[in-house]
Amino acid sequence: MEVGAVLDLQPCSWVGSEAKGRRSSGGSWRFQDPYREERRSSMVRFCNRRDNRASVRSGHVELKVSCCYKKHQDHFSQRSTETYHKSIDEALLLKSKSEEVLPYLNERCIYLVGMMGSGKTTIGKILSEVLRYSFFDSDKLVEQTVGISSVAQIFKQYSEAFFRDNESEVLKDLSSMSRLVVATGGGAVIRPINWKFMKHGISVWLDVPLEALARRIAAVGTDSRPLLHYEPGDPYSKALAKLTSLFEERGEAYANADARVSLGEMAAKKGHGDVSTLTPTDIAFEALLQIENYVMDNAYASSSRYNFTGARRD
Ligand SMILES: Nc1ncnc2c1ncn2[C@@H]1O[C@H](COP(=O)(O)OP(=O)(O)OP(=O)(O)O)[C@@H](O)[C@H]1O
Ligand SMILES: O=C(O)C1=C[C@@H](O)[C@@H](O)[C@H](O)C1
Repeated sequence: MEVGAVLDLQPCSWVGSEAKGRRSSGGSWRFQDPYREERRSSMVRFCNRRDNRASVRSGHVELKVSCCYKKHQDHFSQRSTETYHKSIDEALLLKSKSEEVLPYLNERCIYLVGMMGSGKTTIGKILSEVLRYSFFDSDKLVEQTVGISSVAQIFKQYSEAFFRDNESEVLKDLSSMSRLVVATGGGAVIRPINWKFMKHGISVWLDVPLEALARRIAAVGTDSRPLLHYEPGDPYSKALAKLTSLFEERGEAYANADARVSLGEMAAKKGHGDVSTLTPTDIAFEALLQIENYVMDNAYASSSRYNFTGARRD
């Protein structure tokens, strides 16, 4: 391996349990680690970084990881016992993969992009737990900045443009921070300036078939999703119609992401097309794999810019 690659692949030092941050210029939200207390009280502690690899194999940590899964399992409480046990294995694999990927992140933030309902929050929280990153939802930060507790209400009271301006401000503030997983708003990708901010970290597109998105959204209702709320028809059909037209406008923008997690392809690899059988743990694992591919490709690309003495070729 050439010098550039070696340098790129050096693990960064662990800098403590909270990410670095600063106040937003408006001062209306401040950086905090919303999961700090939860993590402290939770059994899910992957505290001693040096011991992690060994501890994954120990029964002691296995118990901790199973607790980790149980917490996320709440989203999908109908899981059978059989699936639960399978998922303990999945959770261990996830933990192990996160340990492999973490050193190469160099503390960079992870930005999850994707359509409404694609799982940015669900998967983002799992990733933040296993990576010991803090989790932020940019929609929530906009709500805090504006002082209105619902995106739908911000759209109604002000306008979509006003919401988008605030969203860009939030992404700008986040771009100076490290060790965050950020669930971005579904439309954050449409403004090129937002990509400039997200390029400070690693962006991951959760690419979910529109029919699956429409099913999820119809199940929870469209009240909190202003772009879907005023469409006529039954919840599934109106969600699908609007998602289809939004995706036509945005598909290319999502494809700007550094890594893509395609649920359609994941399900196809399992020999069927049913994405509803993919657990959040499966999806989080795939996200880590795709992030790993991205960072490795980058390390390789930058190593090929150096010769064996470490000098740049160009
Ligand atoms: N893998 C999955 N399988 C089934 N349902 C899921 C999955 N991931 C998330 N969901 C469900 O889909 C809905 C949307 O998920 P989530 O809030 O994580 O998406 P989001 O991308 O953050 O959405 P938004 O951008 O609209 O805030 C939730 O009800 C969640 O429980
Ligand atoms: O897809 C979109 O444009 C949006 C998605 C939500 O996350 C919110 O950011 C808002 O409802 C707009």
